[in-house]
Amino acid sequence: MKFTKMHGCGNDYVYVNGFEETVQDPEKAAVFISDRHFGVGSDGLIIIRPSRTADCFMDMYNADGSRGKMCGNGIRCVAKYVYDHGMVQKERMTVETLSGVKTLDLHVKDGKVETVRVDMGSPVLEPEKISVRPREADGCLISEKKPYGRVILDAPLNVNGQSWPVTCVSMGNPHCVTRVRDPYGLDLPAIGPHFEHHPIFPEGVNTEFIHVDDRENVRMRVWERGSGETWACGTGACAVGVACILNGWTDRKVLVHLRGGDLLVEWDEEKNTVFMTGPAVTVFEGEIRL
Ligand SMILES: N[C@H](CCC[C@H](N)C(=O)O)C(=O)O
Repeated sequence: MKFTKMHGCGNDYVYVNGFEETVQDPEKAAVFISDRHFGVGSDGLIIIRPSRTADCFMDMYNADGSRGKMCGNGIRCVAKYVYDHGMVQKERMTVETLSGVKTLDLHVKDGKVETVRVDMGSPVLEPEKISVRPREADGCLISEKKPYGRVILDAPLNVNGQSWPVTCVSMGNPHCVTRVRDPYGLDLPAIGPHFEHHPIFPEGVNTEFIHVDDRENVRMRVWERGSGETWACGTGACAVGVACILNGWTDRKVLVHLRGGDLLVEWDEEKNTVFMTGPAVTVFEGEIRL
């Protein structure tokens, strides 16, 4: 099977051209390929498939083989892949995902895509719509915030015997944003799984540990469901932007600094849509026997 290794801010996936290749068992292939010791090494597998409603379809799998609905860093690389390979020759294109069709604007230099601006759609905040089941015992309270409705906003959540202030946002996949003193001082492999498998998130959750530097800059680390700590998470950066704006910590345009690079997040008030801009990079191409 031919593949291309690509990354967006160090969030790396193995990309397969599903217009040409057949992947028999994508879940199993994702586990093998993602292994950094016995496989190619990546945060997961993304198969680019034909779509009936958009220019192509992004079929995304985490490193543990679970299927993801949306991937902010992945979708920029998908756009770069189909543009650079001459499969879709448009600087504005659409990509179908399991959480809807997204529109992307490509910034091209010398015939190759360098950065992409993605319309990530509207954030969803109501707990019942994003599979968050808070119980009184967890101490996590739902509040009303005009004009946003019911939200979990900087509410204390008990995780592994400690109280963490959390804001819950879905960007097509579920996120839990928590503001901490020093994200880089945390033992993420120890604490991350307790968020991921917390009973208030029956479908698991991606968790962002953030520090607000000023009204335009936020630092974050992320623990992704199904993949562990990754160097960046595009949907996560968008969730962080939304959480910071909702809590009044930043302005509506935020530069999110992740381990592997920066993403610009803008929450357009009029259209209620989140725009994410960032790089897409090809690392190498190869062939592997499954
Ligand atoms: N890294 C991705 C998100 C993967 C999400 C996945 N871990 C899940 O929701 O199961 C991003 O750039 O948005």
